[in-house]
Amino acid sequence: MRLFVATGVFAVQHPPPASGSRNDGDDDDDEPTYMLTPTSRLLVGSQNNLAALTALVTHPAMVTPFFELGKWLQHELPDPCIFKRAHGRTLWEHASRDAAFDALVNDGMLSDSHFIMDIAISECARVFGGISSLVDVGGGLGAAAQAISKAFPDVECSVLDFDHVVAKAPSGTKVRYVVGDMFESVPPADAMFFKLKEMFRKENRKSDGCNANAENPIGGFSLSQCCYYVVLCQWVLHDWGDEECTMILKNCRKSIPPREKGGKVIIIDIVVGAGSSDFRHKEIEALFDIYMMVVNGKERNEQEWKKIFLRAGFSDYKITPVLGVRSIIEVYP
Ligand SMILES: C[S@@+](CC[C@H](N)C(=O)[O-])C[C@H]1O[C@@H](n2cnc3c(N)ncnc32)[C@H](O)[C@@H]1O
Repeated sequence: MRLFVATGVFAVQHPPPASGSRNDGDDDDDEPTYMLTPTSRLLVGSQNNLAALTALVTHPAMVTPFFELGKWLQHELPDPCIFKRAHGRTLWEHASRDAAFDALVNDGMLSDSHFIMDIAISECARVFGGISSLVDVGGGLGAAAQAISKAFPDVECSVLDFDHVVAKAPSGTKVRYVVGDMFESVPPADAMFFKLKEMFRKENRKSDGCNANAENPIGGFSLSQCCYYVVLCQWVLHDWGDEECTMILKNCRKSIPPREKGGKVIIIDIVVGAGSSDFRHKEIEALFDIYMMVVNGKERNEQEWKKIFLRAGFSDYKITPVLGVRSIIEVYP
């Protein structure tokens, strides 16, 4: 357990370690540089610290289910969710009924998202460039949406989550919070697009209204580039089994236009086997898989992801393994 917490929580480090640090020496120079652990990441007050995430993963409610793991592995038990066996309800049911635990979950996720989104945006800006509107599904308190909104002020960002989470969302930001259930529907990410198109029709009548020019850029992108309707699923799908992921992704697909009109789903999650072949990387993937198994989810390799993308009606995907053990997956209708 101690090993898991140590490796699982501190799986990503940014900026890359200075030369002479513990990661030097045996790694391929070309491998991604995000690896284990500066303890400063635990210190409250240090920028983007992971103290809140550490408090979550070491909380007794999260640790207790692991005591069932041995039994669970030896016998086929009726309920596959070990967290539910230990607490009588799933992680999300538990969070909805216990305000203190809910705060722990939301703050933990917030700290992780602040941390990872800075890296995602700086390492992979092209994934977010040109987007006109985005819905962050299961977005929690909205750290990912806020980071995107700050880096790309023209993107209209919304967060979809349960009412008890949205009730605690920060006010006074540009991000819109929507109460809903991702198993029922995902709101379409298109409001901003129509607003922009209308604006261009008025301001740029000389052209066909579909191309920005030097005087009329939108966030540095032409309107034809700026028509991406995007759904983001950050650190969400690995909480769920294949059937549930397929349902969520089907709802995401319904809320976006076809690929040629800029529709895509951006998933930030682990792709087992993508990225570094360093043994520490493999170890973290395996440990996360066990952790997710305890709360009823799993980590997936490329083939397992592909299977659920195809089942949910998507036709293509692109994996960019830039976030330590996590990858950015763009999935196209
Ligand atoms: C692991 S957290 C990830 C939060 C956020 N994406 C992040 O990375 O910080 C999963 C989120 O999904 C939300 N969630 C779980 N089931 C949901 C559902 N059926 N509909 C909407 N949100 C849900 C939870 O409330 C929680 O905020």
